[in-house]
Amino acid sequence: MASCRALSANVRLLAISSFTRLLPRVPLNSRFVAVENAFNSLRLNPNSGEFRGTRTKSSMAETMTPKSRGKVNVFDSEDDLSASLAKYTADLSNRISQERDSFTVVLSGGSLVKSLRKIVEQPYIDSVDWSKWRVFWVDERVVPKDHPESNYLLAFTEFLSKIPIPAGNVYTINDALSAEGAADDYETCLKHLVKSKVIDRSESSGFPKFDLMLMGMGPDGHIASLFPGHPLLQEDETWVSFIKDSPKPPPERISFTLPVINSSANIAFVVTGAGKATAVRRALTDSADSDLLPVQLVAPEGELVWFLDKGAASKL
Ligand SMILES: O=C1O[C@H](COP(=O)(O)O)[C@@H](O)[C@H](O)[C@H]1O
Repeated sequence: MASCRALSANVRLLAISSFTRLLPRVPLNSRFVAVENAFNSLRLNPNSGEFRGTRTKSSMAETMTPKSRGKVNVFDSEDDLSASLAKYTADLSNRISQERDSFTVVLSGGSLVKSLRKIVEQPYIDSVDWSKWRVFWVDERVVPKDHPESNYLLAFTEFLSKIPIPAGNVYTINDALSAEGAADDYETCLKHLVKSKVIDRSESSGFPKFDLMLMGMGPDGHIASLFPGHPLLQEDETWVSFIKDSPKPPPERISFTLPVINSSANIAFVVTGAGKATAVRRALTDSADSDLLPVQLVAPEGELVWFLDKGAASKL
């Protein structure tokens, strides 16, 4: 088997282990529930695809869209968003940790990581059973682990270094390999962990089924390292693939494929800033476009939840 080494304690920074069918979009229908406890109470009109809302005084709006679109939470401030994300993640962790020996969490890079900051504070830092966490990356840049562009380095600095997670439960790419080799190596590692039942397998798709994916989205609607119009979006067999022509630097990356993402038990999209409002709107409203953004292709087996700030929700 290819290397699947565990992180050695202190040098979590440098050691490490090594680390798809497109689901059709579920058509928009009228079965949605709007929960109005809210700053902006958003309602999706199933015919027009338009959101309509009213303003109230509290700091969050929560809306149920059709299942394929998920539940949408809009926050007054990024601080409120971070607090709610921490509670959501801790609640899920507590529930799953009581049922199973492992809680499998997949991180993206980018702005998501900063939004995780409140889960490393009280009460969660003490209440979460971090020993159950197994951490993976939905995508990684093929750079050394101490490189400023490394998704691992960002997560280590902002999050992993602040929690008492066993070093061996953090699964990063083997940065000594080429992009192709690192993707292969990570997939082999995942297969081993599915076989040993650390990671669930989806009964319907056969792909690994992670408990939680915490993901960001780029202004162009990219998720993980799946970019608009890129052939990697069509990948329907491999679990982890690679690209060498990423439109966003650095060019070489590895990424979970869409079938793996869509087999998840839970996905949380965390999106902030007005620069992403157009992509958010496209993701949450119906579209006649034939060129769907990568984010529009996400339809997990389980639950999809959106954490948006006012800027990201400004075009809904
Ligand atoms: O390059 C990447 O970008 C996306 C989005 O990042 P953000 O900073 O705009 O939130 C990120 O989700 C992905 O993991 C990363 O590799």
